[in-house]
Amino acid sequence: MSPDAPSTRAVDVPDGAGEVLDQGALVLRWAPTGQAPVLFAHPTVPVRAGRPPHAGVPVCWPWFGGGPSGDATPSHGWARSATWAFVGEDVDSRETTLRYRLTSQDASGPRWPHPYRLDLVARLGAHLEVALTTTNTGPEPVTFEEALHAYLAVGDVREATLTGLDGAPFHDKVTGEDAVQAGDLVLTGETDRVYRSEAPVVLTDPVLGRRLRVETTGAADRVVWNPWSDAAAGLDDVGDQWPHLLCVEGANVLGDAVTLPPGDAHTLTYRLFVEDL
Ligand SMILES: O=P(O)(O)OC[C@H]1O[C@@H](O)[C@H](O)[C@@H](O)[C@@H]1O
Repeated sequence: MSPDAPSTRAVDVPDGAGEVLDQGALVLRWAPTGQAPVLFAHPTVPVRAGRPPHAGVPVCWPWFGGGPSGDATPSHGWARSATWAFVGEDVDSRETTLRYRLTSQDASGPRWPHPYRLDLVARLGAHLEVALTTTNTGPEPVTFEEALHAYLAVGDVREATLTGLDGAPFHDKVTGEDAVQAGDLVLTGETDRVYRSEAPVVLTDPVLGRRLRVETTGAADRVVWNPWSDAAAGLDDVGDQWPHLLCVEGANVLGDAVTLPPGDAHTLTYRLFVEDL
């Protein structure tokens, strides 16, 4: 392993296989047995130590993008680049469960100087489940944004259809406007939208001949993102691979940021299912 490569844990059970990195508690790869990879990762550019990845299921926390003020750095917070403590694993015949923890003793910043504990539980088998629990371990209420920023692998994003957002209000980060989704969503250019919806979303992928179904609990928003060709050129771990990803994220952002009283906890859970067409 190169010194720049984050440490990794492999999962291989009869129903599925995958790989999780200690850096970011990043579920980098997962697929049910017999399926092509379900999560996008660049075929030749690896995840590098300390660099925010455009692959797998990064954790955005405690802010999203540049945060409420728009100028917070690093983009999407520090949780996706920090090295989490590996707490343990449970293996049974159907799935493997990996547990990670990150606390304010491990990673913090002046922009959000609050005591906290993050617990991430990843279950990999025939389905994928990622659960992120934030606990306020400090004496004051805290407010944070979060997202499980899943990079779904698609045959060609231009051929894919997203169902389940019809009627949902959204903020379009490309145009800066607010609108309401009418019907299914087929992307035709750079897309960066925050939908206020908790409904399941189904991605139909005729090129790979499958449907990916996204369900969440504890998430008020879905973020849908693809940079398209121009913006992808500036991301070296996306580049010309942009047609092969579609981010469908479970999130609590903007007006849906979470406020936790002292001692309270909140869990955001993201579940992914694969069905043949
Ligand atoms: O390049 P980053 O920091 O990983 O962000 C990627 C994208 O992540 C999406 O979730 C945001 O809505 C986009 O605005 C952003 O460009």
